[in-house]
Amino acid sequence: MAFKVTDKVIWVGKIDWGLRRFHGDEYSTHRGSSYNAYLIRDKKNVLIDTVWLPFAKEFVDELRKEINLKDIDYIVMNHGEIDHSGALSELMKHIPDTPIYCTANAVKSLKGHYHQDWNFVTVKTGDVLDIGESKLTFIEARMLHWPDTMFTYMSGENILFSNDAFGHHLAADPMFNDSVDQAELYYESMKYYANILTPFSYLISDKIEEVLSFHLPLDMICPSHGVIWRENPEQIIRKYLEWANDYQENQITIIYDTMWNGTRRMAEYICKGIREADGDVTIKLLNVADTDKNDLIVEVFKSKAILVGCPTINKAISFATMGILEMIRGLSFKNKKGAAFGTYGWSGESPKIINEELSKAGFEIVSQPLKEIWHPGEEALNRCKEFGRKFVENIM
Ligand SMILES: Cc1cc2nc3c(=O)[nH]c(=O)nc-3n(C[C@H](O)[C@H](O)[C@H](O)COP(=O)(O)O)c2cc1C
Repeated sequence: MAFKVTDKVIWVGKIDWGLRRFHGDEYSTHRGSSYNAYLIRDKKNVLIDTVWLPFAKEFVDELRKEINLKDIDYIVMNHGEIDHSGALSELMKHIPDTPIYCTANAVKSLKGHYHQDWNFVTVKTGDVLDIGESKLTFIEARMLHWPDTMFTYMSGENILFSNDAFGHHLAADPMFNDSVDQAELYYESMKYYANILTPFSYLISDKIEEVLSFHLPLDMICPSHGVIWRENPEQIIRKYLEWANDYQENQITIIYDTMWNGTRRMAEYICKGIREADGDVTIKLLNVADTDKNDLIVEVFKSKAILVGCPTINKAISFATMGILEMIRGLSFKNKKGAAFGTYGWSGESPKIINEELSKAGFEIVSQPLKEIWHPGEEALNRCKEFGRKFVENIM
């Protein structure tokens, strides 16, 4: 499948409708994804990126229907990750001398994966490739999200090929932002940002300001996953600026695990206390073992504060609780507050461990941990309510 993006640009990627897990099991893709590659036909013909390795042969076969491979003058690799470079080895068997334009770091990542000495042409920010009526300008985007990443801007058509930035895991047909469900698109874009780009938020505002400082007219953003932003492409740039700036909504998320429902009861009464103290705040109460971890990360991303609860298990905390705390730590959220709670039988280490993990993740701990023995009775539940009320005061 291929489709026309503009008179000069053809989408030649792969829609992966069936994908449900990405990066191993690190990222859930409830709505599938796409690997977007683009063929530019000007005086020179340019291929921007390829697709994921399992689709390499299919990609080359389909590309052949659009162009004699020997007529591809240049390949641009915006990023060396396997979902975009996976078909390169298959393609280069047919056109081994074709120059590959990429950053110096992408030479390292491409050699690191494929161990081939292809005809690399390294580019830096501001370098220009003349392809006829249009020009391609390269903009390095280090750590968005690998050291090798860059954007490619095409003049004339006014398209920013942004690779993973502004992308989302969403299979769609047609693949344009104005033809998909807007709530799904917003959610998947935020999920991508929260789960992949949050650690690099400190770079994103500056990079966007740098791109805007070139004063390039922008008609479309063509990312490497999901739909093309052709209607009001600035909307996703504005969202990125918001998300990069320690984003939070008026939300508190309570994440808990339980074996016999004691910690769930604590969580529910903490929730009541929060509601009594604040009538407006959005509260989400989520069982960590039953909730998709990447969806949970979206809720943490939106929250100004979180509470994490878990019973003590073998002087420690549950696998699911430790897992989400480790993910939260890796994502380096900023300007968020937290506290811990949980039930126990005899030694009761869990809330202390949770607090330590939240501190390591950069959360400000605003309450002493709350622990209750065995299944909480009325008095214990009242303490939980009070804990919720106080938590609201403490995060003010
Ligand atoms: C396998 C297992 C291991 C446990 N290990 C500990 C422990 O090391 N220290 C402790 O204080 N309680 C321990 N407990 C007791 C639980 O913390 C207690 O039953 C708690 O009330 C369970 O909370 P829940 O109802 O939220 O599942 C353990 C319970 C189980 C089932």
